[in-house]
Amino acid sequence: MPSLSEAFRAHPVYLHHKHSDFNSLQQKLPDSYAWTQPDSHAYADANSDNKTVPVIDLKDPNAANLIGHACRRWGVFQVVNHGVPLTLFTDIQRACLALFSLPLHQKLKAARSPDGVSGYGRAPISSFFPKLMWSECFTILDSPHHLFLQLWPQDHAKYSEIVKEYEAAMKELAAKLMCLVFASLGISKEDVKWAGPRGEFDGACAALHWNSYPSCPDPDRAMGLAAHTDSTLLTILQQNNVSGLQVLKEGEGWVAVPPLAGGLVVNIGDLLHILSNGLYPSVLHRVRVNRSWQRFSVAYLYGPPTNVEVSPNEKLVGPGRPCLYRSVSWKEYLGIKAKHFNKALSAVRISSAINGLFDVKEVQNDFHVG
Ligand SMILES: O=C(O)CCC(=O)C(=O)O
Ligand SMILES: [Fe+2]
Repeated sequence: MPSLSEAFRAHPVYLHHKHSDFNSLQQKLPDSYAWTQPDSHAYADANSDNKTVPVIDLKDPNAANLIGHACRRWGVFQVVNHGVPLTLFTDIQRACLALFSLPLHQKLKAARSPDGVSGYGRAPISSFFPKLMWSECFTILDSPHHLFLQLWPQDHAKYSEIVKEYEAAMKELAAKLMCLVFASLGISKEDVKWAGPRGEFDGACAALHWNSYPSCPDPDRAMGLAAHTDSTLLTILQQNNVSGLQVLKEGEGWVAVPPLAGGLVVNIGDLLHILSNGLYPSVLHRVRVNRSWQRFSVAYLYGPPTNVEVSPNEKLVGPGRPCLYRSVSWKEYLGIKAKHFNKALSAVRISSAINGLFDVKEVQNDFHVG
């Protein structure tokens, strides 16, 4: 089976933008970062329950049903009582702060090459947009050892250990979430071969994005991370106490996902949307920035073994519900995503009778280039 980094490398998205030192851009937003924004999707008024991203207690005996409800209506939810030790959150946030606080020339020692997949650089989705995003991203696939050695010649082992522990905890949590998601769909572990006999999902692949969104002199015209869906089964996100993440809720507009102490954000990705035969939306999300605070987030991007074919589960296909997608492996889908970006799901769709899928074309136009 190709590793996830081999799968990514097979479909490089070339990033030729120069790196920026955000410390030197604190006076005025350069034109290359200015997005004009007739915000066609209104902001939802946050004072109502149906406009608040659900928070689910994983110890609740009813968790699978609650997750099913949240996935159907939102494609995103937050979890508490998830069993991940909170010291890991502190450790990974400290590591983010340490990395992004390094001088630019030091960070560039671990730069992602234009056709590469691991290391420091701009958000990997940058190549799809003509304007620059107000963020930095450090991508980890495989072991970060050689990158950390460049960044922290003395302390690299300490940071590698944090990543190892964080990834192990996320892998375990992701398997637990997958079992709950399957239960919510009426699918059993036996229906999905790679789940393994105890639902341990051992062959899963994953990547980490460490994201930094520096404070910004003109936040209304800047974009931290443009609207996108993840190509994953699901993504587990840990954010510091600075808000900025927003999700698009059908019929409501952009809704903030506020930081929740000790909580984790879980969003459905394109592959789970396919597996659920369109029942669970792959949620569009973006990140806005602010004038005063730096935001950090760590996204665990989780998917199947790269060569396993993902297709709508047969229990979710029937007379009233045609099969909406052809089967696709994560490796192949990464290639489709690299080519079609937010239209990748349409590229594997075999039926147009779909409910609950946002019109991504409309969203891409949300921020016109000024
Ligand atoms: O920073 C965030 O909240 C979102 C990050 C994200 O969407 C990603 O890394 O794919
Ligand atoms: Fe994302």
